[in-house]
Amino acid sequence: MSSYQDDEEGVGFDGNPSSFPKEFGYGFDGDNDVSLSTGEHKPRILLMGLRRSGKSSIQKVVFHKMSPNETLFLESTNKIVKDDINNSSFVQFQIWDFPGQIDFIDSTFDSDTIFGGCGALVFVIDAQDDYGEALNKLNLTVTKAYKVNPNIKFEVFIHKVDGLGDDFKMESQRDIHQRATDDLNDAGLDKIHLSFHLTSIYDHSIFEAFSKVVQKLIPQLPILENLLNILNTNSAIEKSFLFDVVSKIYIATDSTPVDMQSYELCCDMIDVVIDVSWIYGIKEEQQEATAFDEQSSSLIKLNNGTVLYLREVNRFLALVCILREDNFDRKGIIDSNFLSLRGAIQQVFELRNKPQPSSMLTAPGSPIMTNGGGTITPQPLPSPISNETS
Ligand SMILES: Nc1nc2c(ncn2[C@@H]2O[C@H](COP(=O)(O)OP(=O)(O)OP(=O)(O)O)[C@@H](O)[C@H]2O)c(=O)[nH]1
Repeated sequence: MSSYQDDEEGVGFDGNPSSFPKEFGYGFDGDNDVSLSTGEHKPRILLMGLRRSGKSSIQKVVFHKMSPNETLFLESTNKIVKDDINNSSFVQFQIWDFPGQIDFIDSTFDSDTIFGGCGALVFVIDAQDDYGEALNKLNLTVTKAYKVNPNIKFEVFIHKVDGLGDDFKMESQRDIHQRATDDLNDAGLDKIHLSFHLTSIYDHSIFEAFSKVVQKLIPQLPILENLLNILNTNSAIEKSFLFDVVSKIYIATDSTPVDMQSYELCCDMIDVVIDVSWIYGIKEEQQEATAFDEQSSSLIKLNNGTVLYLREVNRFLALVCILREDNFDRKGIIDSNFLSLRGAIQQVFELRNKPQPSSMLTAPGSPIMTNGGGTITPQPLPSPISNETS
């Protein structure tokens, strides 16, 4: 039988500068909105899959800074564990981690409530194990969830691929994709779209995959992507990411393809900035201070002629750009364009406390995002300065 266990205890700050205390300055001002502070109406990402497939590990590594090796000691989950991501992250949502043995036929499993408010369902398949049973469960889960809520985004994590060779990885992905979609087609459910991701907690693939899951739930993604495209064109930047600093998932990037190495470099840069700020940037008397604030910026020159440039956008978000060193000569223009971008992003996520017509409220199933307390209204964009040489 399943039962609910409310707001799981977060992994506390352990003195390690790369882990974050929950009260790291990412909370919300005047959190008087009951629906947000109780978490009951927040959009949900459900983590499901067979026993020991790696669900709790994913949640701990991505959102609680647990090191992958520590997950070896995680105990099996025997209740639905709800985890509120609201006070540690830009994108507010709940993750529900389900026990592997959950039984949909059980009368205590209230599928209307569980799938009703769900934005995305992540189904985890252990690729190191025989996945026949997992595929059956996937089919059962997706069918049931789709009947209750056809708007759910279905994401399949082909997980633990760190133990597999490249050929085997691709072969497993092809096979799982084929069998899962065939099963749905056979059941006449070809309208359901499944997205597949190869993941492992031992590298950045799990953060990348989660970034994509979260992005699909952000209605303003095209606006953000467009803003980053404009920034890149006018500042001769090759790649830019808008990062949620705490989780290191990127909530938007420009429309050029993401290569894993660039993403990893940017993640590492965030770690460096936070660690160095935490060690050297906070004086003892500044008890309330955070290691990431409006003063935060960083520049790293690599020995291959590339520059990584990080700027704070707001207390949740950082912009990290990759560009050629030659193009960094015109830093003034880049900075000026960055300020325009920052202004535009602030406008896109207008203050939550402002009274709004009901049509502007966030759609169900979409995460509510804040810039320190804001929901979203698109605004006209400021014009950037061009970096083209005359
Ligand atoms: N090699 C490898 N092992 C992993 C990975 N992710 C999780 N594991 C291991 O898989 C085991 C099971 O992980 P859990 O997170 O407890 O699995 P779960 O799905 O939450 O299990 P239940 O709570 O029983 O449903 C642990 O020993 C993890 O260390 C991965 O990406 N690669």
